[in-house]
Parts: sequence; C-alpha cells; structure tokens
Amino acid sequence: MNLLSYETSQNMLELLQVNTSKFERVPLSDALDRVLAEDIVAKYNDPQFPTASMDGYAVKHADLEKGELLVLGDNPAGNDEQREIKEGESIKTFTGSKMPAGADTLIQIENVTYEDGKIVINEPVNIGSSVRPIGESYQAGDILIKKGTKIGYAEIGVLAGLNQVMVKVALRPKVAVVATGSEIVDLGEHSDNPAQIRSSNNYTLEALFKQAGAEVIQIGTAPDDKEQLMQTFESAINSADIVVSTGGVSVGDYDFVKDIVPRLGASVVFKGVAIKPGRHVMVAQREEKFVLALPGFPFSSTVTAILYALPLIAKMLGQAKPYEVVAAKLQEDFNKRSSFTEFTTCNVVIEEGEFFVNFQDKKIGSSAILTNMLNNSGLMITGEEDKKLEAGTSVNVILL
Ligand SMILES: Nc1nc2c(c(=O)[nH]1)N[C@H]1C(S)=C(S)[C@@H](COP(=O)(O)OP(=O)(O)OC[C@H]3O[C@@H](n4cnc5c(N)ncnc54)[C@H](O)[C@@H]3O)O[C@H]1N2
Ligand code: MOO
Repeated sequence: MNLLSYETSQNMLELLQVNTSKFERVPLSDALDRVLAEDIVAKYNDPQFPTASMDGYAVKHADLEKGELLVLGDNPAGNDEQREIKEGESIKTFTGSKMPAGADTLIQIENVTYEDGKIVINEPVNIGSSVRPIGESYQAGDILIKKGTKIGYAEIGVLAGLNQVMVKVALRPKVAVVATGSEIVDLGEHSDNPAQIRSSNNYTLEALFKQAGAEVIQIGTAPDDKEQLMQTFESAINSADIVVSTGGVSVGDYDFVKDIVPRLGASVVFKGVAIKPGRHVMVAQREEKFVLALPGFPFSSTVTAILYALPLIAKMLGQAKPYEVVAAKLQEDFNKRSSFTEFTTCNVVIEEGEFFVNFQDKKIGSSAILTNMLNNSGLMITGEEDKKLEAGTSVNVILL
C-alpha cells in the first residue's frame, strides 16, 4: 500500500476547491455559535458625542476655580441636549447623557453642594474627568469583528450595539454521517450477542461536526452489503456537502466502502496516509461534494475526522483554521512506536504561560481506545523522523 506523507495529504486537502460563499441572514438571537460571513464595520463613532460617565454637573473646567456655578437645569440620559454652557454655568448631567456643548468636564455630585440653583465646588476634578470622548469604544470605519469569526456572547453584544437585527452568517455545511459494519449495533438497538460492537463513531462525529458549526444528518449504521452501501452513500451525497463514513476501508473481505466510493462517480483525491492512527483514510470528491471514508476504530475515525473533515468544514464556513496548534514541552519521555506521523492523546497543562504535555492516565494500546480523548485531551503530533523524545523536547499539539 502506497502511503502519502501527512504533509502531502494536508497540502492536497488545502488545494481542494471548496465553495466558501454560501450564506444566510439570521436574527441576532439565532446567531450564537454561527460564523460571520462578512466583516462587521462600525458605521459611526461610539459614543457619537462626548458622554457623561458619572452623575454630576457638566462644567467648563476653567470655571471650577470660581467656587460656585449657576445650574441651568437637568439633562437626563437620552436627552438630545441643545443648551450651550457659558462661563460660570453648569447643567446637571447624568451617567450616559450627552454632554452639553461648551462643557469639557463632569464634576460628580459627591464633589459639590447644591444650594438655591447653584453648586458650590467642594473638591475640584481634572479636566475631562468623567467624560467619555467621541469614539471611545470604536470609531467609524473600524473593523470590529472579522468575517470567519464564530459568534459568541461578546460578538452578540457588539452586534446588538450596532442595531444589527439580522446577521449575515455562513450557511452551515451539511455533513452526513454513517457508521458501516455488519457487526455494529446502533445506539439503543438490541444486541444479539456480546461479540457485536456498539456503535460510537457516528455519535462522536456528529458531536465533533456540530461543534465545528456543521449541520449533521445522522444516518446511523449500515451493514457490509455493497448494494445497500451504494444506495446509502448515493442518497447521503445527494443531501449533504460532505459524507463521512467509518469502517470498511482496510483490507478485510467485508471492507467494501473503499470499493464503492469510486463507483459513486467520485474521484479519489487520496487513499492511504502515513499516519497513526488512520492510515486507511480516503478522501474523494464528486463535483462540489466530498466523501471521507474513515477507518472504523473509534480513535482512528475521530483523529481522521479532526485532520480531514474539520478543515473542509472550516473552509466552507470561511474560517481561517479548523483548530489551534500550539508548541508545548514534554513533561516526560515519549516513545514513538511507528515510523508514521503519530497523533497521541495527551493532557495539556499551562504553567507560567507555557504549554506542557504529559500522558498521565493515558492508555497505550490499539486505535480502539476512545476514552483517552476524554477530559479535554490534546493531540500531540510527532513526525515520521521522530523516535524517542526526551522530557523537555518541544512538540506541536492540536488543541481541541
Ligand atoms: N491485515 C490488515 N488488517 C488491518 C489493517 C491492515 O492494514 N491490514 N489495518 C488496521 C487498521 S490500521 C485499522 S484502523 C482498521 C481499519 O479497518 P476498517 O476501517 O475497515 O474498519 P473495520 O474493520 O470496519 O473496524 C475496525 C474496528 O472498529 C470497530 N468499529 C467499526 N465501526 C465502529 C463504530 N461505528 N463504533 C465503534 N466501533 C466501531 C470495529 O468493530 C473493529 O473492531 O483495520 C485494521 N486491520
Ligand atoms: O488507522 Mo489504524 O487507524 O492505524 O488503527
């Protein structure tokens, strides 16, 4: 079996033509966790006028030395104040109010005594005190949120501040997920004998893809039957942008998926990469659609979904990258077992602003072990040339 290097497979994935321009407009309240399909640019300064940030009296700072100022009246928040302050005058002005013209300073209520239409200055303040200048939050033309950003609570707040009732977001790519194998039993389904295997892959991948911003079509399980698989894949490809299957890609007598994918009229981009786990991964394309046939083992299918499905989903969403890769230091020696690029579950800890990895409570064993991915594990990447790595060595880690 001819295996591509991991780097080549990623370069080939990167070169795939993906439609990145599909979008829709959703109400702001539905925009959480969606991905912005346009830059959000401020149309005006915020605030648009000098604005009081305390309750007090708007004054000319130079007048404070007079010791006493006339009060013209009230200027509550939301009032479009038109009076202009002249020498020796003040206007009672509240937190959030537009500052009257002619005033440069807000002296707080606590610093004055009000008597008979006048204030006595007990404790002066600095010039400009308690006044938010024009554009303090942002200025017209500022790019506030970049296209490709996943919308969180802060983005929601900023968009609301801009009165963005509808938000232009990338259409969620549709990803169909199917777990193949006659031995697997779907969630909740009766199992005839203990040698059957409970299907986890389709649910792991559904969760992974939903978290990445995709709309998931859960197909469930499909037995190792060529004609049935053909039908299942054909209908999946017609209803989704990406079809992701697990199982049936290695060399066993019942591994049919690798054979039926080309029969669907999809051209194979690559099949077989020098990675551990996941060497049998297959990526194919039919027009704008993609088929990813992943290995059946739960750890293998999850890792290959991260490495090959997440970048496609991110691209369709217009995101710059599918996940974060950081440099970290090994806290213990690591024995690399193969000559492939390896992905190893690890604990990621941050100490004094630096990332470290260790393998405490991680089992060494086959690609069947998914429990190693619990507790927010990272995936350490070690290269084809790496062998034994000493504690202290710097490695790259995918943060999930
Ligand atoms: N002679 C060889 N045997 C194997 C090779 C090889 O190169 N030569 N490769 C091994 C590697 S590496 C992997 S990975 C697996 C991949 O095999 P398949 O993709 O064909 O997967 P299956 O054989 O269908 O399943 C493998 C394993 O995973 C379990 N499984 C399958 N689906 C699910 C599911 N939805 N949920 C949970 N577990 C699942 C399945 O029962 C098997 O135990 O092949 C090796 N063999
Ligand atoms: O891909 Mo297998 O995924 O190396 O165990």
